[in-house]
Amino acid sequence: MNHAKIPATVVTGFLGSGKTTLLRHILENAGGRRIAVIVNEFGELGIDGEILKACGIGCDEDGNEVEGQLYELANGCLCCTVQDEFLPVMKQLAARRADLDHVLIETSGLALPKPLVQAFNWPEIATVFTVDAVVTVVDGPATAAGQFAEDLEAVDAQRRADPELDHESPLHELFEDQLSAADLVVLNKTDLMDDAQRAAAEAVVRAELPDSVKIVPARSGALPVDLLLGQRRAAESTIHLRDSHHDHEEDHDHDEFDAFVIDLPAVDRDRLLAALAALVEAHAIYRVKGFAHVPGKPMRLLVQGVGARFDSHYDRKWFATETPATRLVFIGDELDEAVLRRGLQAAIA
Ligand SMILES: Nc1nc2c(ncn2[C@@H]2O[C@H](COP(=O)(O)OP(=O)(O)OP(=O)(O)O)[C@@H](O)[C@H]2O)c(=O)[nH]1
Repeated sequence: MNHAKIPATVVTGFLGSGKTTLLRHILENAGGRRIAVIVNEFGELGIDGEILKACGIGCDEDGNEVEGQLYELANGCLCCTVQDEFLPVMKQLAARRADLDHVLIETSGLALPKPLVQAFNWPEIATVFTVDAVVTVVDGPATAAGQFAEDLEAVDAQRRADPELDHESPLHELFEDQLSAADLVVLNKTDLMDDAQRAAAEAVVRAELPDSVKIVPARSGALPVDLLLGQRRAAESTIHLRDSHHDHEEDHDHDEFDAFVIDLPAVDRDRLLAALAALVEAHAIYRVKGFAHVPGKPMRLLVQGVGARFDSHYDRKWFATETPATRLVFIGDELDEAVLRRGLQAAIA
């Protein structure tokens, strides 16, 4: 019997940086490894799980669930629900250890990786699993454009006046926390950067990291799987040495961000994309993702928005058991659901 610990890789990074895309790349190139996947999302819709299922992960081609492959922890932030959500799944996986070679965990884009990695020191988990590495995926173009810059102007006056409070913007704090926990950083979306932008993004990231942590550029997370899954860092044993803005808090403050789902009837694709572009222009929307029902199309339209950039394509047929519908998750800062809903009316077919 093999008693070696099973490696787990924690994939973290801000909303839309490319975590699910990287997971997909790993799973499609797993080379026979038996990998269990845990995905966690902020917001009540399991879109990442849906995307992976459309690639045959966690379900068969008719949409029936394949047990034990994909665990979705939606509706929360894994770092704040470690005990209630994460531990039970890890116990289930521990019971199946003979069938597993690796565990792949995608945190939500708003999660702090440190509490999750620390949970690997709990006795029930520590004897079975080890954290091979924390892989932090960074959106290269957004970083080069200064989206995660420390921006004191953006911090309100009360925050600045109160010496007890951190004086950094919530986005910058998250960026720092996700990087300080990293064993490996993937500088993603190289196809959207020229050399100068890439150098600028790399310099911003490097400033947050010790020299020992490598930054590897990638397009769609397409890096050798042996590199991504073979770091052997046992990160749980050194995580206490890595700085975090939230070490002394019970929770980090999700009130800084709003997330909700908007349901719509069938929509016109072009009008939907135009309406979304207008909303992103006018509001602090960081992420939009979901599926749309376009009349006359047998397939669902996958809609992905990161900042002002939108991708959409038909990813699979609606199953006979599903009623085609349009459901979109919005995540951002100070969003008013009613206003966004009104802005989407023009998209209704
Ligand atoms: N051009 C380009 N697009 C990318 C790349 N990697 C990912 N994307 C796109 O970026 C969008 C977000 O990618 P995801 O993999 O869903 O990002 P994520 O980090 O899992 O997002 P959240 O789970 O919402 O935090 C999708 O439209 C991807 O197709 C890349 O290297 N280049």
